[in-house]
Formats: sequence, C-alpha cells, structure tokens
Amino acid sequence: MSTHIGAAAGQIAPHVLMPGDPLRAKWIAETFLDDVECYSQVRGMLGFTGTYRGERVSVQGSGMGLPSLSIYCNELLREYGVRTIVRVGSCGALTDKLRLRDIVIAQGACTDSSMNRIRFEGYDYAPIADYGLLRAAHDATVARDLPVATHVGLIFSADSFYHPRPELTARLVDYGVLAVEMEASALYTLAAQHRARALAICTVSDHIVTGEETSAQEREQTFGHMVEIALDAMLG
Ligand SMILES: O=P(O)(O)O[C@H]1O[C@H](CO)[C@@H](O)[C@H]1O
Ligand SMILES: O=c1cc[nH]c(=O)[nH]1
Repeated sequence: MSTHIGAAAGQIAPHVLMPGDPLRAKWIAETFLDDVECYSQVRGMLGFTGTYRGERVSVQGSGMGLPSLSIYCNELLREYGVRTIVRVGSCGALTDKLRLRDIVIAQGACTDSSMNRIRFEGYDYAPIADYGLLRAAHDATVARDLPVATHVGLIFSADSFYHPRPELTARLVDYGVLAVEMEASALYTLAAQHRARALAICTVSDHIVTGEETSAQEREQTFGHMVEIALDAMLG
C-alpha cells in the first residue's frame, strides 16, 4: 500500500484511466469494465481494476488540481509500476471554435502553476502528450465516427477554477489555447520523469464564452465518448 492508495502490489494494472472525480471513476469502472474490484477508498479517492476486452485496466480518481493529481501519479508510477495514464477529464472551452460536449485531446499543457518553475529552477519546460497515445486517440475518434467534434491542441492547466486574471487566460487563447482544466501539465511532466506514457482527453463541460454548462451529474456519468477513445488509444 502507498500512502494515499490502499492497493496491494499487483492490484493496479499497468494501464490507468484517471478522471478528477472519484465518482466518475466508479461510473467508468461500472460502465466500461468487466470483473471490477475496488482496490482503494482512501480519502474517498476511489480506485478500481477490471478488464476491457480481456485486458486489465485500472481507473483511479486524481482529485482536482496539479498537487492532488501529482500525489496519485507519483504513487502509481513509483510504487505500482504503472506505465500508461490517460486523464479523462472535464474542461472549460475558451474559444467559440469549441461547443459544449466537444472533446479536446491535449497535445501540450500551459500552466500558471509554479510546480515546474520550482522543478526546473525558472527554466520553462513544455509538458507534452505521448505522441503514440495522441495519434491513437485521434485515430480512434475517426474510426468511431463520434457525434461530437474532437479538437487536438493546447490546454491550460490552471491553479484556480475561479481564475482571478481572466485577461491572462484571454492572452493564452490568442496563442492557440483551446480550453482550461487543472491537471494535464503535472501529468505530462511526471510521465516524462518516469519514462511513462500519458495523455489528457477532456470533454467540454463549461463554455467560458457562451456561459453554457453541464450539471454535476452529467460530468460524472455522461462523458463516455472520451472514455472509449482513451481505452482504444491505451490498449490498441
Ligand atoms: O472533471 P475533472 O476531471 O475533475 O476536471 C476538471 O474539473 C475540475 C474542476 O471542476 C478540475 O479537476 C478540472 O480539471
Ligand atoms: O477547470 C475547469 C474544468 C471545467 N470547466 C472549467 O471552466 N474549468
């Protein structure tokens, strides 16, 4: 058992889906996996292992924000031998090119977090997705002919959900950033450190431009297309 994950050695698969919401983790496990076992309930941050088309897959909640995700990623990568993590998150659309429920595959992640400034002593590091996963996820969206649009591009991993400086977010949009969430930058950095594969796929739950939003229940239980893409990419 690690400090924050109550699993024994071998209970977690090498491939992990990682939503922020632990109840989305439960929904994913119950909806998409067979032979599911819950391996952790520590702090309510649920973790499950099951099988998808015969392959073992785990689903681990990360909580919200880079620091929380970093705890779970560090423990998965250091103590449980995890090799692939695909975040299946929600995000806010920052541009009218995106619509509610569209999918964003995060090629790279900008951030206002100081975690990497501390890690790299002021140098800028560019956290990017694993190219093989990114390409496989994009191919999966084409093969599945999804009823929602998919966008590949930059995401902003913010420290604040209620951002105090929206004018700075607007500047990021001028430089091509599509959407805001709160974890991908840390996920990509930790995966690089541990020579693991990572990708973040997010469904647009809020539209910052139009003010549209989905309910908490919808964020928990209806963002299935990104999960299908993630499973195809991870196991394909
Ligand atoms: O729905 P999840 O995966 O938690 O992702 C997004 O939702 C949370 C904010 O509501 C943040 O964690 C953000 O990244
Ligand atoms: O971080 C997030 C996630 C969803 N919607 C937002 O506006 N921000």
